[in-house]
Amino acid sequence: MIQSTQPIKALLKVWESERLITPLDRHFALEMAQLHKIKLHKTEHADHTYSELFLLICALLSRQLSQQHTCLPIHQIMLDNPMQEPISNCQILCSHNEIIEILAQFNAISSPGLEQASSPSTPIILDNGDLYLQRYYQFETQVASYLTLLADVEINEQPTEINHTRSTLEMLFPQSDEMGATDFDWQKIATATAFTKRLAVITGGPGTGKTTTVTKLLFLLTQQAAMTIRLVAPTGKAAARLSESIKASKVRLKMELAPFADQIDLTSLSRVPEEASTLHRLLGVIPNSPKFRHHKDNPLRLDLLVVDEASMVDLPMMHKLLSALPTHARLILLGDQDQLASVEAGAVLADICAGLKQKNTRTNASDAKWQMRYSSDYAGYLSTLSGFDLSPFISQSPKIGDSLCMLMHSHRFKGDAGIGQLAGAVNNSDKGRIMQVWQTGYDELLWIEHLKTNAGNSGLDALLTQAVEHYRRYLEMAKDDNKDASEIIDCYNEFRVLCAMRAGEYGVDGINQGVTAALKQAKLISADTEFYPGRPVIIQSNDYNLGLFNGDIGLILPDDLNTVSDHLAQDGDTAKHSARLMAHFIQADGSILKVLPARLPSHDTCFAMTVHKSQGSEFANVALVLPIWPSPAQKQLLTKELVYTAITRAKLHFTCLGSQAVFEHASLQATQRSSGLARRLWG
Ligand SMILES: Nc1ncnc2c1ncn2[C@@H]1O[C@H](COP(=O)(O)OP(=O)(O)OP(=O)(O)O)[C@@H](O)[C@H]1O
Repeated sequence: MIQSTQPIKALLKVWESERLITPLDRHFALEMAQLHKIKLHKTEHADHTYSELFLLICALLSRQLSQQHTCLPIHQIMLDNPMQEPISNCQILCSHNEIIEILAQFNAISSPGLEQASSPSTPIILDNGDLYLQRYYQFETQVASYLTLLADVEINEQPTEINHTRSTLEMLFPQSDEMGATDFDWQKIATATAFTKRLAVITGGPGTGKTTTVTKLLFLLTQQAAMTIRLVAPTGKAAARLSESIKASKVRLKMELAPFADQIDLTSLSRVPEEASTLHRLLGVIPNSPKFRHHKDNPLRLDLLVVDEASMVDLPMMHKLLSALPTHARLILLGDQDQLASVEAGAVLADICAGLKQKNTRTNASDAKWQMRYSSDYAGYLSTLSGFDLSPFISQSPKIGDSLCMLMHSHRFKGDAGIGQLAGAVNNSDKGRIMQVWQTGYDELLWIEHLKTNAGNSGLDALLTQAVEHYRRYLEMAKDDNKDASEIIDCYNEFRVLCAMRAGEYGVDGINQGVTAALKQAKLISADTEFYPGRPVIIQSNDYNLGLFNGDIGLILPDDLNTVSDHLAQDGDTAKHSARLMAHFIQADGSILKVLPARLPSHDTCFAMTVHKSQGSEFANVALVLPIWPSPAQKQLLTKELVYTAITRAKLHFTCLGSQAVFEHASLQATQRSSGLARRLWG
């Protein structure tokens, strides 16, 4: 059944030392094998082989979760070898069907729907050829059923109200001169969708008008009835950006609607909320507990919830959120399905959108197109409301299709702008187009090649010079006691170095050291002390008492001693010594949170940060650093979603330090997250 150079127990140790699995994966497997006796089967010899298989399966399942997959598809371990690495020294020799049969016999594994002695409370579940840990199986199946239930509910109006909604939509979305007779205004259709469904998922790349659309929708809804609306995002930074965008969008809407002031009640615009909070704050963090105050038995008190940057929400968090939603509430998910998936397990937004992906039948490649899929009844209703004939998009698909809307036209990146062109080419994994875009010589794009010689890397030197020039202005402002902290932070946020990797010379650690040394040499910082004016810090763990969360970024800046609050200054000598300097963090509501540096939870310098941590943020100028010679493990992490996310963080200018081979490799490799959610939603 298994061909292996040594017993699996010993092999797991080898894999751990080779970093193919983590110590946790190996311990989990050993623990499981000890806790769950393998069901005796036929002969002594078979028993031994079965325990070997069980050990192996448990280690691989745990490894899947540490790599952010939700499950372990059995067919994946039936290939050449379970690790798909040339050094793994182990092969499963039986067929796919045989192994499914064998797994079904283990006491610790059960299949839903199969009647057997072991209840579905077994620690491992085998479903449709995929193995799950019980907890993740529950998360996935419950998220699927919550979403399906929400998508099923249509909020139908009386015929008289339909006419009113239709005419308000026409005022909100007047036909633009640029639109041809056969064009669709997907923002208008998305608004009509979210107006008539309990669940709406509005996706699109940067600047496609997600916030504009949701602001118009909230205006439409607040005209009808008073409702409690909450806006949230997964991180503080993303929540602050959502607040800003909604505010700006309301100002634009007020101007756009001014000509209709006699037909429409503009005062309800003030009822559209502007303040956004984090998901954690909404759900109510309980210090030192993984549980939240709000859950199924203590639901949130709201009528409508808008979740921005939904691609960052992982499966367990989505489960917590959906469980806490009151039964009558509407849910709107906003996000970019092409961005990096969540840091933890799952790719919920991508799975929700998966059914709209049309494979390119000519190339069968990943340059997939998206196509809306409506049920016949709903397409008719939506056509009446929006005024667009949606019959070309009718399809025999599950109800979830009715809740989805994709915005594909970016109003931020004009069609011929370099950043938009590069982002599109990378997103489509279009190798030829990527080369063409780089060779066009757009003003907004700069390529720096790694040129490593014995004397150093001149490419890296060029990047560090760019970093010094960009950071110069805010660092000079930081030395001025009279400058406003928000102004300095805004200036710091105009540029950021993003790294694909954490460790190594070209990872966050190495680049932060390089930038710090270069800034010191340019006499912009005096990094002799740990905390110096202008040092940017990124928080690495949550501190609920201080209100600081993993990923929050602040600046160490001089502070007026009088403003240091007593409870912060009582920490003895260390605190007093550094009281002139405080870490300043902009909060979601625009206020500044000040914390004594000595009180900061674990943190790092943040001249450079990972692309992952940059999700939900935007900078005028971005420089991406790719590794020069990535290891096989690093190569797996270099994906088109990572490069696309980095490019789309830039508003004005994008630089890449890399080599053509590595950029191409990353742009052609799509993230694969094993999950059964798309199948459960779309069948
Ligand atoms: N239909 C439209 N016509 C013209 N400009 C538009 C339209 N929709 C949005 N815009 C403009 O495009 C810009 C981006 O819009 P918006 O912030 O709504 O996009 P977004 O998808 O939320 O962006 P992001 O994902 O970056 O947050 C804004 O300046 C907005 O005024």
